Amino acid sequence: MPALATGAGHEPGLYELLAALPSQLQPHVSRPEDNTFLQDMFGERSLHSLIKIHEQLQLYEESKPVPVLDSAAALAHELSKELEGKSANGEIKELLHLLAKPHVKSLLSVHDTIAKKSYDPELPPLPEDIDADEDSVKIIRLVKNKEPLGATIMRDDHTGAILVARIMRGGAADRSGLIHVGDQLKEVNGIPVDDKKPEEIIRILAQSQGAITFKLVPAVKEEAPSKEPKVFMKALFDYEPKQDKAIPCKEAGLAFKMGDILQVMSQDDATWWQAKHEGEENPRAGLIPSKQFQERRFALKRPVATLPLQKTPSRQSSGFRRSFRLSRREKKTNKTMYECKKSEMYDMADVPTYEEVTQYRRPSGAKHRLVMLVGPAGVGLNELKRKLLISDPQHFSVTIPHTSRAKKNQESDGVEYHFISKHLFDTDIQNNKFIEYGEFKGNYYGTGLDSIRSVLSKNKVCLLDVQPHTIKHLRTAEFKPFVVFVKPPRIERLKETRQSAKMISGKDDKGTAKSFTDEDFQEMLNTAQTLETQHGHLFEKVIVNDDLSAAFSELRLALKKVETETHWVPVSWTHS
Ligand SMILES: Nc1ncnc2c1ncn2[C@@H]1O[C@H](COP(=O)(O)OP(=O)(O)OP(=O)(O)O)[C@@H](O)[C@H]1O
Repeated sequence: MPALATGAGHEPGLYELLAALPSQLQPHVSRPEDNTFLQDMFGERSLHSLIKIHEQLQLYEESKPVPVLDSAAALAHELSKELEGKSANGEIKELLHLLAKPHVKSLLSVHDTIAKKSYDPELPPLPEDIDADEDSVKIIRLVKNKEPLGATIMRDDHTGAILVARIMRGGAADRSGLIHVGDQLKEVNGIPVDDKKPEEIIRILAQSQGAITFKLVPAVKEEAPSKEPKVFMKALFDYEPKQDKAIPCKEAGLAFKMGDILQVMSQDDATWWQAKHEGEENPRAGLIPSKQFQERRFALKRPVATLPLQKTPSRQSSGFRRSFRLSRREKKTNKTMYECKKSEMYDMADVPTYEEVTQYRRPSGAKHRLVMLVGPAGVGLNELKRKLLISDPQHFSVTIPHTSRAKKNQESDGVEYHFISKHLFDTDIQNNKFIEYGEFKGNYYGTGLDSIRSVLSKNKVCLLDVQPHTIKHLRTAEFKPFVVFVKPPRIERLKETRQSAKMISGKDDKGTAKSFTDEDFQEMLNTAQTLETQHGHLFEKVIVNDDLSAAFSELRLALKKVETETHWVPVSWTHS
C-alpha cells in the first residue's frame, strides 16, 4: 500500500489515517460493493468518535495526569448543601440541577474510585455474634459477581448435614482457596441452612448479590493445593449437560462435541470429572461424566445404532465396501469380487467415551502416518486415491495385495499381486498377517500388514482404502493412521454430480460398469450414516465428495497438514 500522504514533518494520527484510508484503498478494490462497504465502515460516526477518544486518552497518558482530589463526590455534595441556602440566581439553579443529576453523581463517584485506586470491593464488618466456643467454625466472605460460585453441595445421608460436595477447578470458590470439599455449611448470609434442602440453599445463593457470608465447619482434612493437571482427552461422543438427568448441577456441566480436546482437571470423583476445553482462557472447569460412568450408561442404554449390523444382503450392494481395493493398476475388475471374511459386527468393548491424547508432530525424515480412506462403496475413494497417486507418484503409494490364485501370463509377482500358495495364505491368516482377506472362486485375496510396512519403509505415504472395522486394528504407534471419512453429499447433489459416473459392479467377474440408480444413491447415503454413527469417533477428517476437484484439494491439504503440523494423537502412540 502506498504511504499515506500527510503534511511534511507531521506524524499522522489514527484519526487522519482513518479519514485517508478509503481513498488510499480505492485502487486496490475492484468490486463497487466492496468499495461502498469500506466507505461505510470507515465513515461510521461511532468509529470516528472512538478514535477521537482514543487519541485524547493517549494525550492524557503522555501528560501523566494525577487527580487533584479524590473526594469530588463529597465536595459536590457539600457545595450543593451550601448553595441550597443561598438566594438562587439562574446559574446557581443550573449548577444545583446539574449536581443533582444521577449521571453526574455516578461520574464523580467513578472519578473518586479511580483517583483512590480502590478497586477492591468493600466488605461489611464481621458479625459480632460469633460463638467463641465454636473454634472450628470458619466465616468466609466471597464477593459474587456474575460468575457462578463453582461449588456444589449435598446433604449427608447419615448426619443430614449440608456438605460441600465438589469444588470446580479454577472457579470462584477454588480461586479463593477458602472453601474445601467436605466443609459443612452452617449458614449463608446469616440464614441457618441445617433445615434447608440443597435446592433452597442454591436459591438463596442465586439471589444473593455482592458479598456472601458463609459459616462453615471445615472438613477434617483440607485438600492439598494441586498443580494444574495436564491430562488431555479427546471426546468420542457429544455431551450436553442440559439434557443429562444424572448430572448433579446442570449449570456446572461442560458441553462438548465429539472430537473436542478436553483438559481434564480432576478425576477425583469416580462419576464426575472436571474439565475445560483445551486452550480455553477461563480457568474454570465444568463437570463431565467420567469414563467409567459413561461406559456404564452406554452399556445400559445401548442405542439401536450400535447394535450389530444386519448381515450383508445377498444382492451385491453398493453399501458396505467389501473389496480390498485391488485396483492400484486401473484394474477395477477385481474390486468387489469377494466377500470379506472379517466380522462387521460392532465391537461392544469399544465404547466411545474418551481417549487420552497428546500432541504429535512428525519429525522430519520419520516414517509417514498411514492414511486410511473409508466411506460407503461408490462414494469415490478410488477416484480420490487415483488423483493423489497421479498428482505425486513419488510421494503417494498403495499396497500390493496377496492372492493364492495362479499368476496369469501378463502378470508379474509383486506388481499386480504377491502370488503365494494357498497353504502359505492359510498360515498367514492364522498368524494375523492380513488386515482383510477374502475368498473368491476358491482363491484367497487379501491385504497384508507387511505390504503397508513395505510402502512406509520407502518413505512414502501409504493410501489404504479398507473397511472401517479394520481401523481399530491399525491404530498402533507403528502406523499412527490418519483416518479420512469420505462422505456423499445430499441426495440432490449426489444425483447431479454422478450423472455420467459409472459404478463398477463386482457382481460378475468382468466388473462391468453400470450407471448409479436412485436405490444405489439412497443406499450410499444410508451406509454413510451408519458408518458415521458407528465409527465416527475414529475419523480425523470428514470430506464431503460433492465436487470432485474440491474434495481432492481438501484431501490434499489435509494430508499436507498431517505431514507438517502438530496433531492430537493417542498418548500410547508416542510411548513406544
Ligand atoms: N465427486 C464426484 N463427482 C462425480 N463423479 C464422481 C465423484 N466421485 C466419484 N465419482 C465417480 O463415481 C464412480 C465411483 O467412484 P469410485 O470407484 O472412486 O468409488 P469407490 O468409493 O472406490 O467405490 P467402490 O467401492 O464401489 O469401488 C466413478 O465412476 C467415479 O468416477
